[in-house]
Amino acid sequence: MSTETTLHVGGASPYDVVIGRGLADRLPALLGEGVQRVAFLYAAELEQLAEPVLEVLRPLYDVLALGLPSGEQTKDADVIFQCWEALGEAGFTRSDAVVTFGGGATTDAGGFVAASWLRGVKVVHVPTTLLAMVDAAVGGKTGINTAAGKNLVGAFHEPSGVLVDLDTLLTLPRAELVAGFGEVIKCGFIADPEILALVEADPAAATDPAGNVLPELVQRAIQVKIDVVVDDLKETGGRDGHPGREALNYGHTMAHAIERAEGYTMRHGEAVAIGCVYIAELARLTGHISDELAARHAATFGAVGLPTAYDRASFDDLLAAMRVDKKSRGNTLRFVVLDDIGKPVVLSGPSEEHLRAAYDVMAGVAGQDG
Ligand SMILES: NC(=O)c1ccc[n+]([C@@H]2O[C@H](COP(=O)([O-])OP(=O)(O)OC[C@H]3O[C@@H](n4cnc5c(N)ncnc54)[C@H](O)[C@@H]3O)[C@@H](O)[C@H]2O)c1
Ligand SMILES: O=C(O)C(=O)C[C@@H](O)[C@H](O)[C@H](O)COP(=O)(O)O
Ligand SMILES: [Zn+2]
Repeated sequence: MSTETTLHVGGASPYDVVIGRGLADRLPALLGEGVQRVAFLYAAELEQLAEPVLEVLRPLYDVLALGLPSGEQTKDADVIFQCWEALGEAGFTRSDAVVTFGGGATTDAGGFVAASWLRGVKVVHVPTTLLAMVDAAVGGKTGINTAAGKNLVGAFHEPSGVLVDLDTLLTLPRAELVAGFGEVIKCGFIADPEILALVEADPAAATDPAGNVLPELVQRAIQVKIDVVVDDLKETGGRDGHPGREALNYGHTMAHAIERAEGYTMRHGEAVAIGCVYIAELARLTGHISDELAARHAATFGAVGLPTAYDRASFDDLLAAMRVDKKSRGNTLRFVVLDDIGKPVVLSGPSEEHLRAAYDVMAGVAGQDG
């Protein structure tokens, strides 16, 4: 993809996702008419990277720039409270807007500030990690963590636009870029086999931030997300056996449990890769998918350098954490599994024996037949 591409997100509050390189000057158009003040909520460590965006914003708006803590530390009630206080002091009104700039933790937290201030003000996301580009910035899920678990407080609040500037990936540490592939490959398994083919054909080319495979993968993964959220924005359910938005949660029940067990020090995309390997094994054990498709999960995530095994927390601890997953209903755990590539379905209330056997494979204490 050498030129700019715009993907449109339909629904009740439609918006555009603009993908290209060096796009800062496109921001005012995404903010639209009538905005006077902009709260620029950015990952403080990215001050230099944010400068071209601030240069576009400052002559046009009264800019309140708030540097937030990096990574998962920003998805914290205290940080949100400090943002509310700053917006209050600045007299921020409903005709003003939030711009977020950073990875998924920043778009989640900044998006939640926008969702909650005055019960909702305009927000445009400028994601700067692969993971935030293909997933967190699109679709309107915002949120923070609590002691009980990941993303337990939040709101659905759709952005007015998303600016995906692929040039920002050039400064992204390799491990963060690879983590983004947790969500990209997830999209391949749940909806778009061409993503899997592109990654498997040449993992080095796929993960080159200056190459021409990654832009296609970004576009394809965003399209998977758009197709799902336009049909089921608030995760109330899909049609014809499709789980709806819950499909995007593939691998996440275990992933969030692992992140919590690790004190949120493991990258989300890495946990998603392990979580997808876990759920593929559970799907194999419950007769949903073949041995080959289960093995393909570990092979494809592993091919880009993502982890595919985890044994640092016990099965009992992870099971307890999985119970607070938003897909749970009462005491019944619900998972998204595949019947095949592109055919996600809900698996409700699997036996503890199967849950434990899949854990044993993930932890490396049993082989695939164990
Ligand atoms: N709302 C959603 O739909 C959704 C979807 C997927 C993930 N998420 C959330 O996203 C979060 C993970 O996001 P992430 O993987 O982007 O991690 P992150 O936001 O924690 O960013 C990772 C690190 O990279 C740094 N960074 C960001 N952009 C950079 C750049 N261009 N150059 C150099 N450094 C840069 C960040 O400051 C941070 O230190 C998790 O909290 C996850 O729950 C939300
Ligand atoms: O957008 C969605 O819906 C997703 O589930 C995408 C996930 O990749 C993302 O990590 C999301 O934040 C998880 O949502 P949660 O509802 O399980 O907190
Ligand atoms: Zn995710």
